[in-house]
Amino acid sequence: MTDSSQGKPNDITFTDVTRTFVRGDGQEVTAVDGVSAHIREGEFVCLVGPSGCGKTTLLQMVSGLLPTSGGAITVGAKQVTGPGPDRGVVFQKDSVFPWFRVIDNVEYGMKRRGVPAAERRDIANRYLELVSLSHVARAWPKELSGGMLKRVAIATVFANGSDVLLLDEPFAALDYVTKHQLHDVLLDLWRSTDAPRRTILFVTHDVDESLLLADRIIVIRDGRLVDDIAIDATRPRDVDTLTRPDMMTVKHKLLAHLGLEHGSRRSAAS
Ligand SMILES: Nc1ncnc2c1ncn2[C@@H]1O[C@H](COP(=O)(O)OP(=O)(O)OP(=O)(O)O)[C@@H](O)[C@H]1O
Repeated sequence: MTDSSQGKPNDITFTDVTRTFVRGDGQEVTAVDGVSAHIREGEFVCLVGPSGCGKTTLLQMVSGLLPTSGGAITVGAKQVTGPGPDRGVVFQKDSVFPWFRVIDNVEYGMKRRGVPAAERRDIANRYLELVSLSHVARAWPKELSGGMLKRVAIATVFANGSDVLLLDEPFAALDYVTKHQLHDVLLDLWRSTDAPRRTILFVTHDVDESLLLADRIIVIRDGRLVDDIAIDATRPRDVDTLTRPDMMTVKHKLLAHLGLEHGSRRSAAS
């Protein structure tokens, strides 16, 4: 993607974006409803909201895998009309090809783009080292743990050189410790690798995860953008950061958006 005076290579603009589906029973559902937002170059933005609020639909439209029903999404100066190498995606499941060795997975996107063999091998080795997986470069994915597979997926998406990284609950299935280790891996790569910094859109249900990772948290409810919260806490953040009064305030706000505000369960039960 080329630079232009209208947009930086890796900022994202949503302009009145809408997506409707027609369900099997013929009923129309509005999954995303008039979302407008600007994600700046290099920002780490978490999309948070209750199940079914439209987070994945929004991410898929940025990836170009799903067209919008209305409005527009631009990445840099270019309107999204389909998938492209400027956007890399990691899903919760199956981000690694089981029939390729680890190193061949990391190289795959570069190979498709015609990066010469020696260069792509160097890049793949560099990213495998950064995620502490050099020792399993020649292994098959089935020989790796779930956390290691996520490291491969992260190394792959960074090695591909995409300006924008779209991560859809990538760590949701992992245990607490592995999840926290992968936060560090992801943040280290995001902060330390090539300039300009990648722009990250990260979907999560996990309020603490969003507070630990994000520069900014966008809250979606019923397909609409209902809150947009800047997280100013300095990095690196850890569990103690989450106990700061300003972070607790944001946490309660997010929990309220998720329908878990004080007393809600008691009143729902009565
Ligand atoms: N292909 C589809 N056909 C019909 N309805 C769909 C389709 N994809 C999504 N939906 C509906 O759109 C709405 C938003 O779904 P989406 O998967 O984007 O939500 P989400 O916030 O990512 O949910 P979760 O957090 O549970 O993954 C839901 O009501 C869902 O049923």
